Amino acid sequence: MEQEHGTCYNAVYCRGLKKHFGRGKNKLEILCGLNMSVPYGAIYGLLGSSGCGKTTLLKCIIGRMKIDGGIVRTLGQSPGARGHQVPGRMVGYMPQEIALFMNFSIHETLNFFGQLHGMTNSAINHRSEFLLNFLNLPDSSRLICKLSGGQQRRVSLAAALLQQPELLILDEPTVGVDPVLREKIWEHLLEIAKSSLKTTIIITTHYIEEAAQADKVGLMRGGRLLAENKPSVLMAKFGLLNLEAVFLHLCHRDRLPNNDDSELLPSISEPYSDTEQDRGLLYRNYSSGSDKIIFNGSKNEISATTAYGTGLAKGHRVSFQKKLLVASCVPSCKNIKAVSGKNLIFMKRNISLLLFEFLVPVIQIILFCVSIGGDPRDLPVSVCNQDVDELGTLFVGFISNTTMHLVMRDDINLAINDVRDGLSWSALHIKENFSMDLMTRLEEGPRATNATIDGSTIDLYQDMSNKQIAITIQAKMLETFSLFTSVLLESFGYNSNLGSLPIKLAKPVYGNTATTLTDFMACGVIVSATFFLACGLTAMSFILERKEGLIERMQVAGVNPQEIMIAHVVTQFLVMMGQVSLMLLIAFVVFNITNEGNLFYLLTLIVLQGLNGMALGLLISACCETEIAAIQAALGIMYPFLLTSGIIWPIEAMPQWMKHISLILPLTYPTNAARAIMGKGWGMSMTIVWSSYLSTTAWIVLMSTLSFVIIKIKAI
Ligand SMILES: Nc1ncnc2c1ncn2[C@@H]1O[C@H](COP(=O)(O)OP(=O)(O)OP(=O)(O)O)[C@@H](O)[C@H]1O
Repeated sequence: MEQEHGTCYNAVYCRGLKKHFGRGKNKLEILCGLNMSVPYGAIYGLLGSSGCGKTTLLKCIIGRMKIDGGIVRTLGQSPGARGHQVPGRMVGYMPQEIALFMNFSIHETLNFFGQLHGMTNSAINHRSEFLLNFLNLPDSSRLICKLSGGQQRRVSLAAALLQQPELLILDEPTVGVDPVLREKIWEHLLEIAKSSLKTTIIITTHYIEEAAQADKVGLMRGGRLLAENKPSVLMAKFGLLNLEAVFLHLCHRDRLPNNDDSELLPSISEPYSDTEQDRGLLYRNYSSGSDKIIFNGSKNEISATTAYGTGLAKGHRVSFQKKLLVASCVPSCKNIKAVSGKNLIFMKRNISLLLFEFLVPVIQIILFCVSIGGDPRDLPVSVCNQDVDELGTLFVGFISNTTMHLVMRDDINLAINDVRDGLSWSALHIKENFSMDLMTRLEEGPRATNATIDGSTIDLYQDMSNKQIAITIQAKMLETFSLFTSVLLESFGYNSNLGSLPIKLAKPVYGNTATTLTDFMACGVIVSATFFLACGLTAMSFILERKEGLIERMQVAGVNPQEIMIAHVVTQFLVMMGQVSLMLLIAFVVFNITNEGNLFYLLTLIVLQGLNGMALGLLISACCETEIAAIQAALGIMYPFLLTSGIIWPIEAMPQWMKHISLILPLTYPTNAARAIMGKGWGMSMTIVWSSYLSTTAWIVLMSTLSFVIIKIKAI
């Protein structure tokens, strides 16, 4: 019953409110069973020294922080309750930090916050003009970053004053403002509270004396209110001339043992003044959406209902609350449009960032195609040709001088020393009787002795520490020998194919003999570049906006994390289409990377990886508080993903248990599918292709859901 009275009379009603940060030894009690009553339509000055918990209290009141005990009712309901527009359109909020988009102009800033609060363009323009004038702000086209700190704070205040919400929360709005303007701001606040008879204002300030103009003040210390009443009543009670003296006196009393000042906190059912009694009975008629104020004189009726929606017939009230509930679950197009517009302005003002977004993947694909997967060239190979006849020289002549660069040595030990000293990759030894033994071997065939076979064999001493180069030299030597024997056999009138291996490499079913490692890796590189760039940009953008208080400010204005994410996807999607198209163009047209498949499948699959990366970026930003932590998390994820998703090496080479892990990672299916599309021309009828779309979608849903749950749990 007491609570019902409390919520009826008071726009904000807190009882036994507790909030702490940290756990165990690090537990820090910030609000310790705080009681507070802010009557409807009042200006409430919340006073207290730095660090006593004012900002924390305000955040609990607007539902931006979860409470650990007690109750809070803001405009009749728990803040953050489903369908309640706190946080949301019922609140105007000026946080302590500047919390503005630095690259926006004043006009764009006010326009953005006006849109979030559902104001029409003409209403925004009209109100902005007044506020700019009143707050002595310069031309509205000036960028926020070009303003002084004081001017930026005044724009922040203007953004909060733009609309006339039910509850206006101003956290130190007059800091750094000159006394004349401070006076004007207070006059304006009094005007808002008096003329409209609907806006409740809570204001924190370090200038205690200015709060003497408030209808009610709460003096806060150590996470509790020491006293709460009209300033004149408090001053009269202690026979002191100003509020500062009252505050000091109360702090002094609070330090005394066994002090009990509970009588200084009036009972919630006690109207806080006779003249304002009617204000306590103000309700809004939400059925018409007209912000019409309904006066209701019957206390009995009020106490039987909540303050919210009292003016509605029961049936209408239920249907309206249902509508609000549905609206709170469905992302609002208006919010998405406003936040997307904000993102577009941000991009327009950050051309260097936009260029970075386009250039990084382009540079990555160019560097990859230029540096990875091609055949090594100009490899120094030491050759010791001791053959007394000409076949040894003939063989040497067939060796490719593009791949190898030959260094002739007279002694095989010198050639091997070259390899030891790192001067050559291999040493080739053609023995003294090579020509003669080779001829004997050809003539005697199966009857050739081991000595003949050994004499006609060319020895290759290799540096196997670099496997890739060693394999290239081996392959080139085998190729050279095959060419050499076929020419030799032909010159003796034999069938030139007689010397070939009895395995024929027939026409490949997919790909061709010219297919390189570049073709193998290109799909993985494109997929991973898109994924990680989107991940990094999303994580950074959310963390920076959160750090600057921008996300909080948007959320207090009623934008939910889903809407912020959708708006981010909408704007980044355009950039991503450009990035991916440019990467594919460079890979296919400039570097001739093989693509046998449908370009549409490839494009959609890769763009989907961008969305997948954004979901991971959102998850990282939900888990990490700072950019450093996010960078560490992203790097910690990136390398394992690159190594285990089959981007660099086929997953078939992994042990079975690792293969199972690899297959559930977000990039494995898409990389294999992109490879199948590009290399084999496969389409949706093939399992690997459709299942990669399915796996990506599942990852996007999983990571986004997890992020939203974490955001909710942390109540950030
Ligand atoms: N997220 C947080 N994690 C840990 N401690 C916090 C957090 N937010 C605030 N605090 C701590 O809680 C205490 C109260 O902070 P709060 O910002 O509410 O004080 P305040 O009265 O508004 O002070 P000021 O006027 O200087 O802003 C401070 O000691 C602050 O360091």
